[in-house]
Amino acid sequence: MADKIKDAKIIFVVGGPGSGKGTQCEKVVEKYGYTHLSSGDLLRAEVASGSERGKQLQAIMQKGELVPLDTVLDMIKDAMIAKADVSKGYLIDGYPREVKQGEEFEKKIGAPALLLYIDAKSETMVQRLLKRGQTSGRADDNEETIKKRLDLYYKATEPVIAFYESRGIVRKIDSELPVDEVFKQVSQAIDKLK
Ligand SMILES: Nc1ncnc2c1ncn2[C@H]1C[C@H](O)[C@@H](COP(=O)(O)OP(=O)(O)O)O1
Ligand SMILES: [Mg+2]
Repeated sequence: MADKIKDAKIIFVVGGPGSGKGTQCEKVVEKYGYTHLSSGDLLRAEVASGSERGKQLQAIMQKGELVPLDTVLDMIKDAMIAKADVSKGYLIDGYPREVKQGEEFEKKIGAPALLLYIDAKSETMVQRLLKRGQTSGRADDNEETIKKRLDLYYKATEPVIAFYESRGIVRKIDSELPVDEVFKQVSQAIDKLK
């Protein structure tokens, strides 16, 4: 089953909350025909379904904490298999959130060809999230939860970048710039893959 996706290009998109991961992934989908899988969006869809599992997830996410590893990974894998026939590659957005998640992903799915490190200052991320919160309807886009998400990002996710840096697949993207300038850097990194 997972054979179907084993030859596809996998890109991890890593950055703090509000750094611009979703914004850049949308543009990559348009230009390169990749499939965008946001672990947060997959989880929020489960919450919206009203299932028992969704209710448990909602409680965790509202507190700004990480959802159990196996739950997220199974959802990503199912979504990847569903797109295996049409996808040129995969953008895995918001995962891995911690080193262990990356290791599990590689065991169960495959190795990433590239890690896009979407880098913005903490003040920039807070400002963007507060603004997004005015319209996003996301329960975690409020000042208190944003602080927790940022703390968790620096503690758990930054080590992920160091882990993949040692393999030489990290490309750091300056996401303080306007969206199109950020996308130029992203495009350059993807073009080098071919
Ligand atoms: N380069 C940029 N300049 C200004 N605003 C940006 C930006 N990239 C994204 N944004 C805005 C769009 C959103 O309202 C908010 C968060 O972006 P996002 O793509 O949803 O982030 P993430 O998916 O990393 O949480 O910031
Ligand atoms: Mg996002």
